[in-house]
Amino acid sequence: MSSSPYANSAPTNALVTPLLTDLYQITMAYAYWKVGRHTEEATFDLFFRKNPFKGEFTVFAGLEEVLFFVNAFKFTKSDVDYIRDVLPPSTEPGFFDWLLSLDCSNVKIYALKEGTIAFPRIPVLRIEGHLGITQLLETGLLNLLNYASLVATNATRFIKAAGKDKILFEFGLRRAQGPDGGISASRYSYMAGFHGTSNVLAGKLFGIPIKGTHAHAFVQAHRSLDDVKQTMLDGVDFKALTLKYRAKMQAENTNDGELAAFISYALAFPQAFLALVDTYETLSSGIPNFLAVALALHELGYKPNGIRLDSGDLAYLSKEARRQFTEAANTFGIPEFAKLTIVASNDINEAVLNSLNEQGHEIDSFGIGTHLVTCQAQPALGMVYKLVEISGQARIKLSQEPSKVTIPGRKQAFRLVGANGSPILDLMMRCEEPNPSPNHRLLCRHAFDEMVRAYVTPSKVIPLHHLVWDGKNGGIQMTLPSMQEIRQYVANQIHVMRSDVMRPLNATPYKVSVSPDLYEFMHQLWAEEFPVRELN
Ligand SMILES: Nc1ncnc2c1ncn2[C@@H]1O[C@H](COP(=O)(O)OP(=O)(O)OP(=O)(O)O)[C@@H](O)[C@H]1O
Ligand SMILES: O=P(O)(O)OC[C@H]1O[C@H](OP(=O)(O)OP(=O)(O)O)[C@H](O)[C@@H]1O
Ligand SMILES: O=C(O)c1cccnc1
Ligand SMILES: [Mg+2]
Repeated sequence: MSSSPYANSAPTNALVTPLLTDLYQITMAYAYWKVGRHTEEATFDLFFRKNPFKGEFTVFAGLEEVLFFVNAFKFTKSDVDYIRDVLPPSTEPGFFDWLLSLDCSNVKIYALKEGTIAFPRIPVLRIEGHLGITQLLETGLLNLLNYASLVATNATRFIKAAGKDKILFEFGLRRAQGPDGGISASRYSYMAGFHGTSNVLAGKLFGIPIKGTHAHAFVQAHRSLDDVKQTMLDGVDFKALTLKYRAKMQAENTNDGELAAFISYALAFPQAFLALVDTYETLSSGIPNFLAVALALHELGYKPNGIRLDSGDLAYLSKEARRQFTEAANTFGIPEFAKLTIVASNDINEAVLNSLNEQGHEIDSFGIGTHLVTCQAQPALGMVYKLVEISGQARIKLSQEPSKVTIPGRKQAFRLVGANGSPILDLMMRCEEPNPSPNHRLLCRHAFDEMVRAYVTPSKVIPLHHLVWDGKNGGIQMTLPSMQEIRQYVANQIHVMRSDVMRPLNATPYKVSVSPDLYEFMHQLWAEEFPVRELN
């Protein structure tokens, strides 16, 4: 394994260790070990049954962290000492020696590429290896993938709702579910297409552009114009210049403390001046104060950036702001002032974005926190981990509800693409079956509904599962894509997916099918395992 460039790669979050698991994984592992079954070959599928947010797609995210988790998977002596303490005294000592020796060298993982638009029941991961270790991986894998995929999906929905050419920043760290929730939200929303984050650590760790404005506290901290202690910019008295423009605009009644704050901020960042204008009164104070400073900056050759609105009717205020900008552009003969940036924030969710679009607005950019990072619309994605084969024998999990029946055996999946370049459906097949090839007609069946089936002649066949981890053969089996590559991959797929599948409300379900061979195989096993009742 030492030849891999990822030989020493470990999860970003140091809490992600073999002990970050549920107790039952360890008790099951002991029970397997005790009867010598821990080295039997097992296959697990990791998948979800339902797309989140009442939508019909999911963005698969978190794979890189999964690979680092698997790569670094090793119980420490102190982990094992702890497990020894909490398991019953009758636990045989050999189990602890086995735990100490355990790693993922006997494991293989097949996965969707990170960023793949994924659909229910298609395994996002297929995990193969000894039963003991593959069982022990369950909780960690689910933990790393569930939230990552949920928040990435959420982010794509916000981007869609904001509309074309809007710039979206993730501002949620302060409201996130702890440090990992915050970091993951920044990372995976950028992966899904956000343009940046306010989260500085996420910027450092993942190369995400970091962005920010300033807070209300900064405005409140300035009580009067006297709070600007140093007023010179490029040898000019900047405060006096700003006051000259305020007078020219006949806006002398604006809040002086607010103006002082804007002057201070402009002195600190003359090249990137953006002001939060809603602390006192947006239209009669915040925006005129901003414009006075912006005009002074312009006179000195700087290009002011714009404003942020953080309360009130964002549609109305943005239009009024644009009107004042345009008026200033005309009055002072500076056409580019009409295009000053308007950022909006304040509890923005998909519904607010849709409503703003309906009303018409002049917002260029959104700062989105709480609803994005907490996934308030749906706080969890129900990915599951199910055993599908043991010692070469396929296993099935039955349920009263057909959609919860697992699809047994080792399977691979393909995306069948139509002549127009848009995916038609995903097809699951048994691994033993030959891969489908382009321009050959295939029968594709619904997994549970006998009458639902269709012939498909794909123009292109995209294999969805790739060997990403082979513990016996160097570990990580790929050059991990960069964040930019994954972002581009997400964008490309969104572009080619049918729009009725991607629409936010009442979308058309994308078809996930099984081959006739897999259908027969599954239903035969179902019949074998399901007892025939005696009715008297
Ligand atoms: N034009 C609009 N259409 C639809 N929703 C809007 C519009 N403008 C703002 N919103 C949303 O309405 C909500 C307003 O929140 P809230 O009632 O807390 O008002 P506020 O402006 O923050 O008030 P306050 O100034 O008292 O803090 C936010 O979720 C905001 O995103
Ligand atoms: O509303 P969200 O979508 O969660 O976006 C983040 C919010 O966090 C900030 O508010 P906060 O009141 O914490 O600080 P502020 O003084 O900078 O407004 C910011 O002004 C946004 O309103
Ligand atoms: O930079 C901002 O404006 C910002 C950052 C985090 C949260 N709210 C606002
Ligand atoms: Mg706020």
